Amino acid sequence: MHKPDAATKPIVWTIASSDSGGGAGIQADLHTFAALDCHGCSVIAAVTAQNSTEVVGYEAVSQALFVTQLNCLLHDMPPQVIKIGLIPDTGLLEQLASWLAQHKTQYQFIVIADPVLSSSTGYNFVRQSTLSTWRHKLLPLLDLITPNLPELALLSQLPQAEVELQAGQLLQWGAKAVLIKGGHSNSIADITDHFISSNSSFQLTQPRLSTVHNHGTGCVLSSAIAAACAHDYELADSIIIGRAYLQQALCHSYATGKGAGSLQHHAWPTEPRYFSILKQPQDTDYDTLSFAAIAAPIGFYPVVDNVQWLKRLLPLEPDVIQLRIKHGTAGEVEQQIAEAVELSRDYQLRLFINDHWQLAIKYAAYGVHLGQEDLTTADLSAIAAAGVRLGISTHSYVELLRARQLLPSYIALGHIFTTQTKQMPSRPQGLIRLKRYAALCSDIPTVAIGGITTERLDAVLQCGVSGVAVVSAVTAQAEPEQAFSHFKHRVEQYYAHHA
Ligand SMILES: Cc1ncc(COP(=O)(O)OP(=O)(O)O)c(N)n1
Ligand SMILES: Cc1nc(C(=O)O)sc1CCOP(=O)(O)O
Repeated sequence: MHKPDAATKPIVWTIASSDSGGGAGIQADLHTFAALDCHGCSVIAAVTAQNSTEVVGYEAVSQALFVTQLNCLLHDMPPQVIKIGLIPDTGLLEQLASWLAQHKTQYQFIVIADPVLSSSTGYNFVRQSTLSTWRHKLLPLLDLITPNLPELALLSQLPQAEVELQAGQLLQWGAKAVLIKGGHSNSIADITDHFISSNSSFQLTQPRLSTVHNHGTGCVLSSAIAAACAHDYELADSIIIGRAYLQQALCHSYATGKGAGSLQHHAWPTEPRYFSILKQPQDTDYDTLSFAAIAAPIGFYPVVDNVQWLKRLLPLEPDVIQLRIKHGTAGEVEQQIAEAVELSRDYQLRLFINDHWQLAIKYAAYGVHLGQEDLTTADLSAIAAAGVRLGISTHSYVELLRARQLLPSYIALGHIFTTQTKQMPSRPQGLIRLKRYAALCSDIPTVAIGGITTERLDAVLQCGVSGVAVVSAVTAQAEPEQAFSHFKHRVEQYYAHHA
C-alpha cells in the first residue's frame, strides 16, 4: 500500500487525558492516528492513574499549561482535525471552548468529540457544571459528537425519550452531527450505531464481538473517524472507516492485566468482514436478490454513446461494451437498444445498457448499468428475475457499502481521475482510494472508470480491479480503432499474467 511520506501526513490533535494503562485516552488516540497514516499531536488535560481494573485517581494540568500546549502547537503544527476526549475539569473545558471559538473559523479545522463522562470501570469524571459547559459552550463548536447511550441520556437531559429525540436535543444546542454508539443497548447479536445530522441520517450495524478486551473503544472510534476526516474523506465515509477500524482492532484485542484488555492497532481496514451493514432512509428493503454472475476479470470495457460506435468496434472483437445513450427520443433510444442487443448476440458481446433497465429486460440484454440515483427507482427484483446482470456506479464508501449489500454482478469505482466526459458532483478518488475500494470488493468484480488513459493504465490495473472502463480514451481519439486495440491488448496481457 502506498504510504504518504512524513511531510504529507495530515496532522490530527487529541485533546484528552493520559491513561497510564495505555489502552485508552491519549495513548490509544496516538496509536490510532499512526496506524491510519496521520501525525498525531497531544494536548494533555489530565493525568490519570489507572490499570485494566480501576481508575485510582487523576490530576488535571493547570489552565496555563493547557492553553500553552494549544497555542504552541497552533503556531507550528495546525491541525486538520481535532479530537476531544476526557477533559475532567470544568475550568479546562471552559478554556477549550473559548480557544476553539477563537480559532476554528480562521484555521478551518474539524472538531470531533467523544464526551467521556465516566470510565468503563465505573469512575465518574464529571460534575453538573462540566455537563453544562459541554451543552452550552462545546456543542456549538462540534462537527461531530460520539456519545454512547448513557452519555447521550445525561447530556440531553432527556433520559426517557427516544434516542433520536435525545440526539435532536444535542443538534438544537448546536452540534452539527451526532453518532450514537449502540454498544450499551440490550441487543445481543448486533450493535447498531445511529448517525443523525440536520439533513441526513443512517445506521451502521455490525456483529457484537464476544471479547472482554474492549478498553478504549470510544477513544479509538472517535480518533479513527478524525484520522479519516484528516485524509479528506466526507464525514459519513469517515464514520464507516472509523467503525471498520474499531471492528478490526476489537477482533484482535488482547489481555493486558486482570481486567478489560486493549485493542490491537493495525492499519487501514480493507477486509469486508470489518465493515458494517449500512441502512439509509431511502433504501428499499429487498428480500435477498440474486443477480446473474459475470465472469471475472471483466477486462477492457469501452463505453459508447450510440449503436454506430458499436458497429465500428465489433469487428475488433470486443468482449464487453456499455451502450450509454444520453440523447434522442424514447423511440430512437429503443430502436438503438434493440439493434445493439441483436448485434451483441451475433458477436457474442457482453453488452451492458446504461440506465434503460426496462429496455434491457425487454430485449434480454446481457446486463444493465445503473447509477446510485437509479437504485431507488429501478425494479431491481425484476432485473434479477430476468437474469439481466447488474453493474452499479460508486464514488465513496457510503455508495460502495450500499452497492455491495445488493450483491450486484459488478461494481464500478469512479471517477479515479479528472474526466472531461461527464460533470461529476464528487471529486476524483485517486489510486490510493481505488486500491482500498477494490480490496473491500475482493468478493465482487470491479471496474475502474474516469480519466483512464494508456499512461495511467498500469497503475490502475495494479490497484486490483477486474476491469477498466473508458469513454474518451477510445471515442475521442484520432484513431479510435487503434486506441481500442492497444488498450484491449494491454489489459488482456495484464490479466494473463495476474490471474
Ligand atoms: C462502468 C461505468 N461506471 C460508471 C458509470 C456511470 O453511470 P451512472 O452513474 O449511471 O451515470 P451516467 O452514465 O448515467 O452518466 C457508467 N456509465 N459506467
Ligand atoms: C460515464 C462516467 N461515469 C463515471 C463515474 O465515475 O461514475 S466517470 C464517467 C466518464 C468516463 O469517461 P472518460 O473515460 O472519458 O474519463
